[in-house]
Amino acid sequence: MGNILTKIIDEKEIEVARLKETGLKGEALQVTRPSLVEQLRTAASMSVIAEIKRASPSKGEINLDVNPVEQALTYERNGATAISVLTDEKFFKGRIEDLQQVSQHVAIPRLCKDFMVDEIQIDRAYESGATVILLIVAALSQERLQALYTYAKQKGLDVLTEVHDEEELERALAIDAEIIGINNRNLKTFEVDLAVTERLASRLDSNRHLIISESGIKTVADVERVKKAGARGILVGETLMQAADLPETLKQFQLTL
Ligand SMILES: O=C(O)c1ccccc1NCC(=O)[C@H](O)[C@H](O)COP(=O)(O)O
Repeated sequence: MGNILTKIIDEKEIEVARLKETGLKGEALQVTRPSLVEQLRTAASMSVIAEIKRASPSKGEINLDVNPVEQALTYERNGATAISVLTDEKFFKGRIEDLQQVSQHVAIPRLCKDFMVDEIQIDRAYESGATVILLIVAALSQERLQALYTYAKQKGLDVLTEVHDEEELERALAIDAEIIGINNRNLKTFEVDLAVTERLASRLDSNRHLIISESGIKTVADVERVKKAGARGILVGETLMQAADLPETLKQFQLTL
């Protein structure tokens, strides 16, 4: 595991211990819970999973003053398929309350974008209105990956299983992951290369697996490139958080498939 990911996961173990001590509310938000899988399978255009991202380890501050609900509503009104909410506080300056608020205002799927190592985080994501969780293959043993995947599916959540190389892709296929996120960002070096999507997607059957290209998407040409590689969706943070004309950028990214 790379440096920053190791640091983040160490921090998550502490967070999980704290969560277990304080416990959860025990009641889930009463919100609609649409299926991301269904939306991805039936979409005629590139699905955009639009992210609420205040800051990141690689970029520092991105948009600290964002109002998550306003941002999510702008995403939804301009055709985003789903909203990704970064809920990690220490490294991304997010918060679980962002997800709770966004979930109460938008009807499209919500991804709880965090570093899951324990079932209690999945329970908290569900209570907070998430319909999708992220599992990062590089952060989990195969046994934990399988256990968390099964647990989330049993709760009715969709799972975005994230990979960055061939070995991780094999591990995602071994758990029969349906939505595969190919992260173009190397979490050890922060280098971003869309060729990662091209390389890994070429090993997948894009009719069977729902491929999402994650990170570093800045232009329509980038979207064209990952679409050609077989992606049905893109996960975009920084570009949308800093767009001069957000509605226009978002619409331009929804290329016909
Ligand atoms: O973005 C980072 O610096 C980062 C560092 C360590 C672990 C994860 C990280 N990012 C999480 C993501 O997956 C991205 O937020 C997401 O793919 C959107 O990326 P971008 O469009 O490049 O903001």
